[in-house]
Amino acid sequence: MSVSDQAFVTLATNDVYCQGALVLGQSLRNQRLTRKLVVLITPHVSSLLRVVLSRVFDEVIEVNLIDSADYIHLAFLNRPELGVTLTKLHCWTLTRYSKCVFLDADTLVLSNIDELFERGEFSAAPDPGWPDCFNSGVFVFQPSLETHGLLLQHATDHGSFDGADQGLLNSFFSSWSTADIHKHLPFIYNLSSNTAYTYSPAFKQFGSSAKVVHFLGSRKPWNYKYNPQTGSLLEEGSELVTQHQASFLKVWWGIYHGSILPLYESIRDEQEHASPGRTACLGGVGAPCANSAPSAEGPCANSVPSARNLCADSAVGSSQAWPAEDPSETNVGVDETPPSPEGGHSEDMVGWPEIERVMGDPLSHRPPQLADSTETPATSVDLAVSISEMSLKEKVRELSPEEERRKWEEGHVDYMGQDAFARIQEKLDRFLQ
Ligand SMILES: O=c1ccn([C@@H]2O[C@H](COP(=O)(O)OP(=O)(O)O[C@H]3O[C@H](CO)[C@@H](O)[C@H](O)[C@H]3O)[C@@H](O)[C@H]2O)c(=O)[nH]1
Ligand SMILES: [Mn+2]
Repeated sequence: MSVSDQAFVTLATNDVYCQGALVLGQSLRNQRLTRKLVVLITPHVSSLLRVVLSRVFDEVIEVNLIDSADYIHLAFLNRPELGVTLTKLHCWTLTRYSKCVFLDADTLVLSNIDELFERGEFSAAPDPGWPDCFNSGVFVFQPSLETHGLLLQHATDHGSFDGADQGLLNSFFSSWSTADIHKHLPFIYNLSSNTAYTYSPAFKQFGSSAKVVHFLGSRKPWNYKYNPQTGSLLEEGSELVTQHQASFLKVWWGIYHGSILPLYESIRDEQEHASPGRTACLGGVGAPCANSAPSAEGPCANSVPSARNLCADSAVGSSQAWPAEDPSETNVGVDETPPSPEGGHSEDMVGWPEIERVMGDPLSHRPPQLADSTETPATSVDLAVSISEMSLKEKVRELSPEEERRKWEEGHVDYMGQDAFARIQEKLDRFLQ
């Protein structure tokens, strides 16, 4: 067993969860990383985020939501919410690794956790809500196509009692709670940030040994606002944020501000140097690799220097796809930003150009507007930065009727949203009236 064939793995199906994956990856790097870092993404992730991810992760691997076989597609047609779940199961296909630790993108590593590789499949920590079940945010597994197939088969045959991966994995690895205590990871490997305080004496006793914090639940770190000057959260002291939560959230934002934001900046700088005439298009950062075969060295030679290591990073494996995008088609562009109004002020939420003016910062770019690739419906992320407030906002881009129609025709159906049966019925009713 060698260390190089082991990896930490996470998943991000959109640009928003990518922000979590980036902080997680960086938090692992900050703790004497000895294993490979792998992130699974889906086609919805924008080309800019792919580049940023490739600076933190050793491998950025694209997997599809539902592409394995039709029987799965059919079985899941009525249960589209399981799409993301299926994607997590794809981690079992990473057979170039002999053992891996999966971590949700909303987890944060506080100290070295290499000892987890001494555990076998399937090891996980108890779920705080129902401790006879494990929480599927952190687990040790052994990649295997056979297990992957069995998991998908199990999903098809039995579905999942919670409609997602945790229910499915608990019913598949059903002996977890009784068979082998070594497979019970201590709670410090998956400490849920929002439930820690419900047993506060225990938190007081053991909380400081927490190794992995999990921001489980609907409110994620990127939904809070952070003051980069004071290192505090803007909601601190409110009922919603306990002291424990606040301390973990600050670590998350500290990494985001200190390490992830500078990555965006340096990618822009590199792009600007590489092709001064074309800096406007952030979406083009990943483009030079788009037309190259994943393993081919040649085409990368033509690419901008910043993209070269991107190609190198993504040179392993055939599952990695860089969607060919015409940079001119992306809707992310510096030029599109209206110039920041003269005379607005420092304490307000302001965009990137504003920081430059206020702080004399050499940055010459707008805040990253992390749009989805042209392929997708969906979410993009707006990062707003001022000297006293940073926040990430999720945006759903409305499609034009033509775009919607094109997506239908191409078979991209948004079963959950726009094309949900209820919405279609509404349209029919309106039409028939
Ligand atoms: O739109 C999404 C949603 C989820 N994820 C990934 O899937 C993980 C699980 O989703 P999350 O929002 O973190 O779920 P939790 O709030 O943690 O909820 C619980 O329930 C989930 C569904 O069973 C399990 O996956 C979690 O591990 C478990 O902690 C995320 O961390 C990401 O890695 C995406 O990439 N995109
Ligand atoms: Mn989670």
